[in-house]
Amino acid sequence: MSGFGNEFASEDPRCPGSLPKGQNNPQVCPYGLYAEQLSGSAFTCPRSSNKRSWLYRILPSVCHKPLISIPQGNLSHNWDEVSPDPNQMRWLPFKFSESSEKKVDFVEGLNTLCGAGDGRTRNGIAIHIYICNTSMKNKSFYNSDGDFLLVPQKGNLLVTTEFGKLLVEPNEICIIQQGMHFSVEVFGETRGYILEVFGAHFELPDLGPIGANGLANPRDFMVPVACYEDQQFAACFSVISKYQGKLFSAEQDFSPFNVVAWHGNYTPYKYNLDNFMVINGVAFDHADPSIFTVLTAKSTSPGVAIADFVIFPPRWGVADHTFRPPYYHRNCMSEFMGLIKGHYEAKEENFLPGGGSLHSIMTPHGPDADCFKKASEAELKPERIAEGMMAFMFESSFSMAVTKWGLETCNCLDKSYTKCWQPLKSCFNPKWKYPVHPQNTVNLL
Ligand SMILES: O=C(O)Cc1cc(O)ccc1O
Ligand SMILES: [Fe+2]
Repeated sequence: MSGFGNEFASEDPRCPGSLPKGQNNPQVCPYGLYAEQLSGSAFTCPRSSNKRSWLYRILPSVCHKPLISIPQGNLSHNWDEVSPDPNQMRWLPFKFSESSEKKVDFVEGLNTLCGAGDGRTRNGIAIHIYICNTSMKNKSFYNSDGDFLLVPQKGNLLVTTEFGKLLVEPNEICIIQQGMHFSVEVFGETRGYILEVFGAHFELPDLGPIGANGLANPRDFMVPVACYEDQQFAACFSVISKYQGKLFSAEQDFSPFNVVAWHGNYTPYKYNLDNFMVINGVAFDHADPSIFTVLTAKSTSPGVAIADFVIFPPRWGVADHTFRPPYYHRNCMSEFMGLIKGHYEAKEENFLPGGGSLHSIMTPHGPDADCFKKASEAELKPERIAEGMMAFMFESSFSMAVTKWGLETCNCLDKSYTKCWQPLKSCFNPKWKYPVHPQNTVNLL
């Protein structure tokens, strides 16, 4: 089904009439199902932000054995593992496991790179890298701490959820919100990025003067349809919860994907980044990257995001008398960037698909020396920017800490990163003669 945040309704076609009509809690549900509400907002939230879905299932989720603490690998919400480091950071592509013999599934393959805040106080963010090569078997996962925005970079994900199935390919994103059970099937070496937010859900940004259409259009968001499995497993089914940054597992003797029908506005969804309607300058100057915001998780401070998901899609560059690549800057927000495919305009070298960079709060950054020279001398004709490329940014108002995994264990921090700015030399010439550009001459004289 399509649409962002709609009131959806879905019945598995094998059970027509399974969705109760006219009420949520009939004395007896059709087909002998159990009614269960999943709340994604406080009961009392204003209508515009109120989120819940009603699930009609073979057994209610509560029929599980106790949740028991399990090892959590490289997943961490401890932001004090290593001392703060404000330097510009770049990671070469995060490595796949050296032996393909070693089977790692999506949950075992979660590695926390950086973050801030926490799930307990319901305010914060974490960035994880998932690296896996095998499917979750008789295993589901739900995040009690926050919402996951998955950005696959390599390998398709077949995501089974309580609401139905989503096939998510690189260049698509998938949002699994707090509390939703899911299981990930993979088809070989698989890698991607996760933006986790605690305490807010992703929304489409307001469009202001852009008008009613543009950027990510609501109709392009896809929601699964009900699809139940009624398996009784000889072996147990493990239901894993991430709770306060730790993993817990509970055994149960039925599949959690036992929802025959559901309705509501709190669902998982996916979006293909090629559908993004790009808006950009058509006269002069470089617009801020907020014009490329796909989704935002708002903080309570107006205009300030816990985290924005921003992309740098293929587009035309036409700006006159303009330095077209990203400008040099220092930002009161943290910028984590990743690359799905192609190469990014401001960085010729070593910012590669499957790698990343972090420019922390107030840490200066911008085009490398090569890019600066080329763009300063370029003939400014209309040109395609980022053809075949898809880069993205998780931009957050939180000051993030990098984990021990990010700094050491992952073993792909590029120690030479800051060298890319070293060749920049002063071009200052106090005897400069006009004209620079006709427009500047007029302004300056
Ligand atoms: O740092 C970056 O590469 C991201 C970025 C891109 C851009 O076009 C303007 C500002 C900005 O932070
Ligand atoms: Fe930046």
